[in-house]
Amino acid sequence: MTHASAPTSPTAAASTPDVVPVRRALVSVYDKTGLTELATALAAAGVEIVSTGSTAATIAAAGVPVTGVEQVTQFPEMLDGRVKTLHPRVHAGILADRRLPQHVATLAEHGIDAFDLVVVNLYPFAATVASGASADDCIELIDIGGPSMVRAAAKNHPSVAVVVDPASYGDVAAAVSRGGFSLAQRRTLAAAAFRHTASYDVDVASWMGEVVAPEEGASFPAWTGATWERAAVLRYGENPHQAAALYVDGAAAPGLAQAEQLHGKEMSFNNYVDADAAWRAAFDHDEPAVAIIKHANPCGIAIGTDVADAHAAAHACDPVSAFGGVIAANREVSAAMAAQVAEVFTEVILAPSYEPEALEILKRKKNIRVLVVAPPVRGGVELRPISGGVLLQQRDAIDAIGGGGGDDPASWTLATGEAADPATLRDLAFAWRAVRAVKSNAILLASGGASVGVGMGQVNRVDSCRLAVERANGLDTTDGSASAERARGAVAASDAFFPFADGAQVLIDAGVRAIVQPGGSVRDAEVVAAAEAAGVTMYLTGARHFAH
Ligand SMILES: NC(=O)c1ncn([C@@H]2O[C@H](COP(=O)(O)O)[C@@H](O)[C@H]2O)c1NC=O
Repeated sequence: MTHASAPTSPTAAASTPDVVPVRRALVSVYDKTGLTELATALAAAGVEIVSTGSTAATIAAAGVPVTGVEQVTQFPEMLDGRVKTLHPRVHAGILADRRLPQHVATLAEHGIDAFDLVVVNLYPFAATVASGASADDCIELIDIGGPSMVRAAAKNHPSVAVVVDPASYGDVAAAVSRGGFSLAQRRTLAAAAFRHTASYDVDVASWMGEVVAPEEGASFPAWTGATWERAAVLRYGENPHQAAALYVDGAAAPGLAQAEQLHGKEMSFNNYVDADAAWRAAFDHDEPAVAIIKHANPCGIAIGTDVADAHAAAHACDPVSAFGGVIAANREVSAAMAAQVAEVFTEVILAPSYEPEALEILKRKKNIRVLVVAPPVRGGVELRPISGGVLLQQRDAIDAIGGGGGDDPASWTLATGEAADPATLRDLAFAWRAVRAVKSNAILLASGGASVGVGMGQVNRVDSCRLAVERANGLDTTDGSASAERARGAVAASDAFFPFADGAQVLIDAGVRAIVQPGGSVRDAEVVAAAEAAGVTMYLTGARHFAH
């Protein structure tokens, strides 16, 4: 197959000038921030400014000479501003490759003056959508002329400089006063310009697919896009031989990637992964809650009357593993909690805020990273890359997703045993929420609003049960030696049903007094019978909480 009309480059022999002097600029901006200062600087350097409607009016009002674009095109702005700059006198002036004599001759033949600088920022489409404006109003804010000029100037960066960000106006003034932009600067500006129009088009395409033309019956769009900007180059990735960087999604609600770091060394790749798990775990609870995470799993998680109380209980679950952990609190960190945290080597602490005294205490520890993070958005969609693609799913938050069963014990079914008293039911409800922060197969034993044993990430459920019991019983929380027997009298939560009675039996034999699990196994009757035989209360939630 041939592509007969694909243009070939006529520039093979042309050399690209390094500095291109700026004699004529096209300025068309929605956001007028810094415009007057920019225009003043351009005019002072003898640059002719051509400009559109209200941009020209703003420049003129500042007493700076400006030529209206309609004088250039000899056409009035028309169709409510849909056509202002879309004209050969504008676009040939931007696109002529000044390295080529034939392009220069063509401009001369048609009496068109070239532009050396294009300054454009676009209609605020995403902000208009976010404001809840009508579809017609959103459509009107899809900028057409702006991206056309930006792309044209970016393509023609050997001859033209393009600026899309008011934050760069200072650099423009400096470059113009030095005689023009260097080729390296023009290339950098062009790359930024294409990023700008690309992310603008992702916003438009997403909205078109999801709002204007959604596919009937489809719960996920036919196409999805996002753009990420590099926020930090990390020291290394999961291991020292892997390079890594942090990117932020400018369109997403602020989260961990936008955290404010108040203290400590730079975050590592693994710090981010663990902090994300900690954040999700802590904010799955309505009461003051603290999660201590190691390798993306909680080694302690608790609720309490306040965060100090919750932290003490979470730490007591597994003080050995808590060493070097990542701690998240779902409330402001108090001085009392900070004092406790300062006693233990901790990689990262994250919270919505810190009491000033708490911050002082934490800042005395050289190695701890202290982050302020906005509370997570409940619900929404999460992405998981796989080779060659990406999986999308609704985030696991049964209360946010809705639909029967789940977090509220009132919706559970008592499968066997006596109905739990209020304190036991509170523990079961806590354990049920906490277990979904544990990687599958997950078993979490709890007592008094705190985990006392966690079995995580095993490839069969019976091993997770054994691990949870071992963790609960194998540690004395005061000296770390003798058996603490904490499984006896605790409650247990299982993130998914017991496929056989064996796992439940391990918990029952260890003395748990109540178990909450989804139910739904073909062998539910055997599992319930094992609990019944031991007089253990068992609730079925009807919902599963795998976390892989
Ligand atoms: N239609 C056009 O020819 C056109 N040319 C430039 N614009 C945009 O109009 C805005 C500036 O207009 P004004 O100077 O009137 O405020 C800029 O955001 C620019 O991207 C246009 N507007 C929309 O497409």
